[in-house]
Amino acid sequence: MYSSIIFLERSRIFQNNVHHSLTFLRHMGGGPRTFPGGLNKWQWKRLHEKQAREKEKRLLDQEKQLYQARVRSEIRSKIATPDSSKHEQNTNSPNYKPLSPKEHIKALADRFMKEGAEDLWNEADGPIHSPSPQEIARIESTHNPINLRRVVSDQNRVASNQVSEVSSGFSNNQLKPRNYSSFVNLGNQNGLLKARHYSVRTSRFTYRKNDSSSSEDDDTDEDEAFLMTKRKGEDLRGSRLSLIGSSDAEGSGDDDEGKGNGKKMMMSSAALGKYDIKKTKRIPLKFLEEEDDLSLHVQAIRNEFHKRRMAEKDIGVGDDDSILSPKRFDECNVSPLTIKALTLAGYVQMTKVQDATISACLEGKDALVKAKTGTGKSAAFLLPAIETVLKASASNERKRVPPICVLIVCPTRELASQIAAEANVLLKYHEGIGVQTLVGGTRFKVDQKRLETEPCHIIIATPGRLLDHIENKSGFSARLMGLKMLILDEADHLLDLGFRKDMEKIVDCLPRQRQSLLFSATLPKEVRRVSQLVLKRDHEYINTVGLGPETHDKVNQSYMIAPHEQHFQIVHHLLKQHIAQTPNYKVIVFCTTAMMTSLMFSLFREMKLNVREIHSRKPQLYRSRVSEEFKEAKQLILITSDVSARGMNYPDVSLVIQVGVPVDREQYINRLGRTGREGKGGEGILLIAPWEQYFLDEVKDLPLLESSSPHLDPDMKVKIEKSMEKVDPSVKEAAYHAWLGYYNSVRETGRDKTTLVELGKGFSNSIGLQKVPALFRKTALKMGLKDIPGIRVRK
Ligand SMILES: Nc1ncnc2c1ncn2[C@@H]1O[C@H](COP(=O)(O)OP(=O)(O)OP(=O)(O)O)[C@@H](O)[C@H]1O
Repeated sequence: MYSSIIFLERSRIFQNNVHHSLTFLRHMGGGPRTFPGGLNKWQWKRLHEKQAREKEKRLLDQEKQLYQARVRSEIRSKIATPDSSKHEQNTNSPNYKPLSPKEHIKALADRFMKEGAEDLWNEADGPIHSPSPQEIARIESTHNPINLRRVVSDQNRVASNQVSEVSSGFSNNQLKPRNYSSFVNLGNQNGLLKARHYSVRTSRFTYRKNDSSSSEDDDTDEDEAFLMTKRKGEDLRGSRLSLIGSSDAEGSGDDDEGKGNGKKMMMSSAALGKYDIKKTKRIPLKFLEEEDDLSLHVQAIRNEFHKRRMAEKDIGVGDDDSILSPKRFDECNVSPLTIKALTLAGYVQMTKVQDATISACLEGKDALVKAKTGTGKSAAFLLPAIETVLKASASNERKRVPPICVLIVCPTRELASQIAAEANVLLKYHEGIGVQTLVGGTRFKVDQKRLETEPCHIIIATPGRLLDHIENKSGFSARLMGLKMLILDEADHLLDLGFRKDMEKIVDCLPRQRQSLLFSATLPKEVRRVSQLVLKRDHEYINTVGLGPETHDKVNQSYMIAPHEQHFQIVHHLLKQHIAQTPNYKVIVFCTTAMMTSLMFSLFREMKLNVREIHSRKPQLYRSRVSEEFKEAKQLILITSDVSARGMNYPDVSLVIQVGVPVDREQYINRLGRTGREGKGGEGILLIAPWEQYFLDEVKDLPLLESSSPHLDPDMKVKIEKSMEKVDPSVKEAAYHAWLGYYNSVRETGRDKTTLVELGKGFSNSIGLQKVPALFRKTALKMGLKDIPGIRVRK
């Protein structure tokens, strides 16, 4: 059908051209030697050529205008029409295939039979892109339509200011855009072309021309008028192209709309053929050229549309407390087997972050996603990951060793296991898709054997072990060459200085043709910048946190300031109090380092509290066992270091206590995020020493309330001291070293070494050490503490 349209079109233009050429030759041959206006034959020839060029340009301009009008009316009608089902049906139909920019430009080039017609369609016209049904639905859901009229009139104001310098004879209103009513999609044959009916309303233009006192209210009314026109346009389905207004008569003769799309294209051309005359009647061309109104308007609408989308993503979908979106999983484009697994796992509705990201991820775009802790980011990236595997598996069926399709990198071993477990839940009904983890603390050889013998489409890895495999096993690197998707969970942490080098090396070994998704609850500015290492330039930034705090409203946050030596007793007091008030208590206490964690655990175990510990100094098997236990547990206290700060999904944690300053604001937020998950309530307490107060500045925008230090029972103080005496001295010494190392590395405290060593001495005393433990010479040198008074160096 498309080729027959082009053929008819070409033959029509060919006939015209032949006719023109013959006339011209007649003129050049035996015709008169002088031409009207006293022009000689060359001047006459050049005049004709110029006119022909101008006409072609006008035709193309007109085509552009109609196209832009279609985009505008499509956006306009979809924004404001609550009943969009007709459009949805069209665009969702299996035959629906919008013209790509290239196809559209080629169609134009063909139409005008002119090589290089693409050049006339310049960059400023932007990509030819109609909003997808998802975009339209998203806009509708805001109930806050863009005031297109205002955008256009704002744009006009700018344009008219420019034009008024050229012409004082035209008012601003004359430069307001003509209203173009909606197009009607008549379906699509062979998926190549959609015949469209355009209805161009010029009467409104005339009205505005006369009404110099148009107001914002007027604008709104006009939007409604547009909608009505749109509906009319739909009712006119199948009617001929008509230019309503002064000059639609030229379309006559093409009113045989029932004869198929090819005929309609002819009609459209015929109508356009005369359009330059009509346009001249309404606005002199020279002003049109200076004004270039439609492209400016369309650009302005696009900009506004884009801004709204971004703002919408910023505030999240809706602003109520619930983390769930109204959209269900079965409404998004994922495999029915995955939906079945989701239903079995109790996931029916998407969370807001899932709603905001899944469609973009499924479209194959790179994305940087920021969403609060515990709002379902894992499923938001796992679902697109599974779809990617399904798509790739079809083409990899015959390969002996199938490539690894998806690589998920996360900072801790526990998190890798947790993501793998969730992936397996979602893959329950997808047989043959393998998920493997590559994490430290396990035997390298075991990993290797597993990789060779078991299916592995998705790898979930921590950076160190992953790099080991990449650098030491060429077979592994080769399998990564088929990678389709890279996901970084806790992306800000992975791109932080600690991991960045490893991440750079890893990314260097991955194919460039891949989709990359970065997820995090916190994204400091510098990390956003570094994210360019991984993401394509045109990636989507999806922020469901918005401009408010990155923490949950339902989590009460407070801070307490007390001397270091009181910290153990205060934590004990807080735990006891919480246990008394919360029958199903589940508490996480974060300490600054692994050895501090070990010390606090040892002390509270001595004091018969129901405690467990997780930190990097524990064997992996132990860590995994405790992690699983804490997931299932009620009435348990987990003393931990930052290995549990990010991503770990321990359900129903009722209280998070942070003892000592966290490394940064992001770590504070992520630690706090272990409570108040899935939209539930929770409580967070930060306990710091007076000299750690500088940290409060970093979190001053978060709703942290000061809480006074509790009254401490002197008897309890004695009990704690007694329990502390029973703790292994080596644990205490290691805790002191770790304490010194940690605060030495904190920028704010590490600068003044003398004060730091003084404070360290106080800490050493508070944990019952008679003498400040000595440092290895090498360590003291490295820390810059060797000659600081109060530091003991081992002989
Ligand atoms: N659509 C859903 N419906 C119900 N529960 C869900 C849904 N999506 C995720 N969850 C649950 O929400 C909890 C938190 O999910 P997840 O661990 O993915 O959060 P997160 O945003 O990655 O958190 P963090 O920032 O701490 O890593 C999990 O228990 C998960 O099972």
